[in-house]
Amino acid sequence: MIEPLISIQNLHIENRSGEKLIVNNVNLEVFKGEIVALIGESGSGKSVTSKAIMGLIPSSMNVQGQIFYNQEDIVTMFSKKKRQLLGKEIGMIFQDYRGSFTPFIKVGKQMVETICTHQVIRKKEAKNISIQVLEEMGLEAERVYKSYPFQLSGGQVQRVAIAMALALKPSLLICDEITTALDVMSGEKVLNYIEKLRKETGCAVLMITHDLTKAYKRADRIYVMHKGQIVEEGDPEQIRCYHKHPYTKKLCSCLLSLPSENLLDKNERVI
Ligand SMILES: Nc1ncnc2c1ncn2[C@@H]1O[C@H](COP(=O)(O)OP(=O)(O)OP(=O)(O)O)[C@@H](O)[C@H]1O
Repeated sequence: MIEPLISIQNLHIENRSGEKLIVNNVNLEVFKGEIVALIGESGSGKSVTSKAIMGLIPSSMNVQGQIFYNQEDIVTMFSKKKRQLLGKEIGMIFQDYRGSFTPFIKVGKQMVETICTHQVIRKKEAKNISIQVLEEMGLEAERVYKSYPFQLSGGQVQRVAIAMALALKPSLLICDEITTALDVMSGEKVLNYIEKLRKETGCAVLMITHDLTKAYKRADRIYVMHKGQIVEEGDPEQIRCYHKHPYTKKLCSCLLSLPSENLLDKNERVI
């Protein structure tokens, strides 16, 4: 039997005071090489679920349940081992991308330091990797490398954050609404590159989004989250054509109201 790369089991997150249940009995699996979309409306608990994988739940919240990475429970893992795992093997690109950078250190220096922290590699080689991934993101690599974050636009900083996570070639990449700050073309370019990386390295992707069209086009499987719970799971066709939950029905009615050429069939999925 193939084991999942990441397996969230009975995840339950509430405020320490117990007055607000944020995530309720969530079960979610991602297998090696898969793109899995976690979709749901704003405030449904998608980011909190992904932050639980990264151990980033604020101390004001109580976490119960298990999160297995390669069959090892991350929740109870010692912090030294967890630090080695997170960032390198499990990378996350945050919705709030500006927090990924120190404002007064040049982008290139931050990228090189991040790469050298996680890999035994010379600075010169880390610089070459940084320039290469910045180019892949469609950025003017040399200029961006020498810039401070505040000298770049929001969309450029977002693409640098994506480049930095991808430079480490993680086994699992968590993308939290990563294209929201980007124009359509740049967003497509970034998602195409992530798909290319997935094909080349076999990395798995957990894509958090409220855009069902994107999930439908890109994902192998989709989980639908509603009010802190997973209410539906399946491949894109199952979600679109054979859904059961009223919230999924509402979501799909938006998808179905799009012009038919926007509903890409499997053969037209972007390579
Ligand atoms: N640091 C925090 N402290 C207290 N409550 C929080 C915190 N972060 C999130 N929450 C609460 O947890 C719930 C789920 O938030 P979460 O960010 O996971 O939603 P989401 O589905 O990712 O929404 P969006 O699509 O808008 O990002 C919300 O009610 C939110 O107010």
